[in-house]
Amino acid sequence: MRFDFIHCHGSGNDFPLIDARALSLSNAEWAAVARALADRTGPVGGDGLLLLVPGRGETAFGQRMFNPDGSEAETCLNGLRCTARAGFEATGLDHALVGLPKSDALAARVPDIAPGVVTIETRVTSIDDSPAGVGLTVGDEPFVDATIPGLASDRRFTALAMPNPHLVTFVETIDEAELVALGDWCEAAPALIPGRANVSFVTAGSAGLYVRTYERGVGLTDSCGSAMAASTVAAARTGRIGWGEDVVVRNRGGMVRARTERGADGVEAVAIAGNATFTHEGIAEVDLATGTLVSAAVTAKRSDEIDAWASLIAAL
Ligand SMILES: N[C@@H](CCC[C@H](N)C(=O)O)C(=O)O
Repeated sequence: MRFDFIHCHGSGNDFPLIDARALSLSNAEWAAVARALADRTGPVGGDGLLLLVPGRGETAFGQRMFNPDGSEAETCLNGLRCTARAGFEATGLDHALVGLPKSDALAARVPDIAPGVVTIETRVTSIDDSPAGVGLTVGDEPFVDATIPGLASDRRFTALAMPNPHLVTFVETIDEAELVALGDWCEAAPALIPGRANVSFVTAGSAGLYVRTYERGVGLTDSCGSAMAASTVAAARTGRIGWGEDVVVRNRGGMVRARTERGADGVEAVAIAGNATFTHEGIAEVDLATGTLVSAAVTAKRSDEIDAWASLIAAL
């Protein structure tokens, strides 16, 4: 089967994005397409596969996201900026409620964070801090800056579902080997967290937050939007930043602007504004029976967007 795709990234977290609104493949087939396209050793590559899908209920359109290992995630917030942009271009909207597998999120086109860098803000409220909601099989009370019994780390974590599962710890300096070891441990789907988790090591300072994430189903990535959202909420919950404060969140791939909210009713929200950069368009053929990538070619390059993003990175 042939697929037109847009290759895009949010803060360097990159994906092939397919407009799947008129396509009906099974979950197993989409998982195979994700493994074939988001293969770093192959000609397309990416941190996962994004699908623009039809909306349901009040949502204008939806997003599905498959990790490179073929697992489907509950959300992907760097991806959502790109999918929302594609949805806006397809529908003529500039803001919308976007459907995700287990939740929805608001997305809106906002002023560019830098000249020529198309910028989208997403806002999510579906934040679950219950251990069960995060997929932990230990504890009844939320883990907020607390050790998690049975975890292969003595550090203090905040556990949040966005609604994909995140374990966030604040550190003085990021030890990548330690992060990878813990990420690998979670990837083995231990009894403590059988659904696995995204693990982030975060530094907090006067310049904002810096987040490094080992993503479930991927490994270390240049950035993870839901991890930046979870880290910002964790920073507010632990008093490292104020609720409602504008915070710059940096990562290896770039940066976003983040803001938490906590209403009088206790409902928490986090908004992330960042780039939705389309780098090139392409066409790929996947043999759905074998899950093999038959061919792939770039059909158009978005040099202006690539250059605009490069200028922002150079100025960071
Ligand atoms: N990079 C994404 C998250 C992608 C899904 C994640 N690997 C998971 O399995 O939960 C983001 O920007 O949020």
